[in-house]
Amino acid sequence: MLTLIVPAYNEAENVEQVLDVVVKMPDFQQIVVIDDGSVDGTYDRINKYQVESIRFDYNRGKGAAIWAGVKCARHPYVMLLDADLIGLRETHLRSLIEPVVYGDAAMSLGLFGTGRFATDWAQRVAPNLSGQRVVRREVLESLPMIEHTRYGVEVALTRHVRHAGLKVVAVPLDELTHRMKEEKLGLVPGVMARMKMYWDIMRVLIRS
Ligand SMILES: O=c1ccn([C@@H]2O[C@H](COP(=O)(O)OP(=O)(O)O)[C@@H](O)[C@H]2O)c(=O)[nH]1
Ligand SMILES: O=C(O)[C@@H](COP(=O)(O)O)O[C@H]1O[C@H](CO)[C@@H](O)[C@H](O)[C@H]1O
Repeated sequence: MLTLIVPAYNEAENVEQVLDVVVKMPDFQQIVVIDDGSVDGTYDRINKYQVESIRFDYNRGKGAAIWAGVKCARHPYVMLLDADLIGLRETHLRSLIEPVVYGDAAMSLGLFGTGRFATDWAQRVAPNLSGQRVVRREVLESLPMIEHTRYGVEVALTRHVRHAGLKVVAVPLDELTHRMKEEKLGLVPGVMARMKMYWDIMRVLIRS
């Protein structure tokens, strides 16, 4: 019924915290983890687990990683989850699954709350950026140019769903956060990566 897709780029320090939780859950009939050209040993960490793994030989961007997962998804519902979550619990994931798999929503959108001020605040200001979602697979399959969107993938997906008049349900994810770019990369490279991310998002907004 449900395929989990986890894109991961240089997440060797983080991905196990996420996979430790999801592999125990019977809710996922398929788990696909995409190593998007990492150079830090992420692929070896992924392969410690009983999951399907895909490895890109260079970094193609989050949209392309997700698309690779969608192409091999065998189930009608897909969960998208980032590889750098901190504090992930099964209850978070079940609350994302419920409105789509057992309800009438086309997509659920997970929003950090009571995790950390900076990441709670970022998602309050820009909820459409959230990487934690459950969505009908057919919606992802009909998203134009998904493999070229890089970090614009979430904005493109949210616009696509709303444009089609489909129902979206926001789900609070309490006590959950992620590692911010500045924490992973250091201040200056982190800020530069953030700017590149905003540019990917702008490109999608300009195009649509
Ligand atoms: O080129 C990229 C950039 C990011 N990611 C993955 O997409 C998710 C969200 O990216 P990131 O952590 O950079 O975003 P943030 O958590 O900082 O918002 C993470 O699992 C990344 O490993 C990816 O697969 N390819
Ligand atoms: O919340 C945000 O402002 C950005 C950046 O997060 P950080 O500043 O690195 O905590 O993160 C989100 O946006 C990306 C683009 O849509 C998504 O790919 C990430 O999954 C999401 O966490």
